[in-house]
Amino acid sequence: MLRRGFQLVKGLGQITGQKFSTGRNGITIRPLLSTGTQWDTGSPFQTIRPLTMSPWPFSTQPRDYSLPNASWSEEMKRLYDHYNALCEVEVEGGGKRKGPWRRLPSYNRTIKYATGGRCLSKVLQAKARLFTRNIEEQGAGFEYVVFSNKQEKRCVCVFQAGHLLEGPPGHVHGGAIATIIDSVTGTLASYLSGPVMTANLSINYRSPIPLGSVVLVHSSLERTEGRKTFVTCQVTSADGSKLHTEATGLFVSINVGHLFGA
Ligand SMILES: CCCCCCCCCCCCCC(=O)SCCNC(=O)CCNC(=O)[C@H](O)C(C)(C)COP(=O)(O)OP(=O)(O)OC[C@H]1O[C@@H](n2cnc3c(N)ncnc32)[C@H](O)[C@@H]1OP(=O)(O)O
Repeated sequence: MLRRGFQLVKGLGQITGQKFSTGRNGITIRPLLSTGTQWDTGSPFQTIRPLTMSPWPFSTQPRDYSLPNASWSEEMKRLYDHYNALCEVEVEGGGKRKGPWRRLPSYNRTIKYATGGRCLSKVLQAKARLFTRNIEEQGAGFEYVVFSNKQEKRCVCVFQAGHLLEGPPGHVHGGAIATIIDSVTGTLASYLSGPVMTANLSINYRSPIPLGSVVLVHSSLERTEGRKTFVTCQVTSADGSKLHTEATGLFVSINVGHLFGA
């Protein structure tokens, strides 16, 4: 049991790239949590360092779900290529340097253990997956890639909604739209402010999203106030001519201890 505890702590350390220790009364968790996104926070409220280690605690190479796969439509690939090209800019005399945009890698597992300081059951440990990345069939659920622009404090997600996300006939379920909005706004908030949790999400659905279509999910920082990060979000058609959904989100910065019942 004790060994399992140490493995958990070691695993978390590998995920976060920071040190964990076990105290007399259980696990002492000092740093903040990271789950896949490299936080390089300029926030005055966080002290987290940029991650330098793989977010994957297992020996095999994880699949990066933000990379193109066979299910991506031509439109999805075109938009991916468009934003990916902005991640590098050409310099005079040849060569390239980093551009203002960055593609955020995305994995289907976060950590193997859950809240309350207790380990999950073995079944859950083995099977727990990030909600949006847990459908094995490519193209069936959420196909998306997030690009962030730190200077402009915003990000854009290219999202293709698969057949399992149907709500009204032939259109995307409102809960699935809320999910992708939560993911994109949450990613932006954590990218800018470090680990956060969604405190409030307010959504206005303006026009239905056809199933299988590709839309853009834009999210921008509105303001920060202490531990609170306020963001806005718009879901538009790929060419920007149609507004599908608008949202605002409030994210509250947390210490990893919050997730572990500390
Ligand atoms: C972990 C993240 C991983 C990210 C990985 C990226 C990839 C995945 C991305 C996926 C992303 C998916 C993400 C998800 O799905 S996260 C899952 C969904 N969210 C939750 O389960 C959160 C549940 N709630 C809580 O845990 C706590 O309530 C939190 C942590 C939010 C605050 O509890 P805490 O005890 O810490 O703080 P506090 O209560 O002192 O409040 C602090 C301040 O905030 C203000 N306030 C609080 N709530 C509200 C509210 N509803 N409206 C307006 N204001 C509110 C409050 O007045 C105060 O303001 P002020 O008095 O200081 O001015």
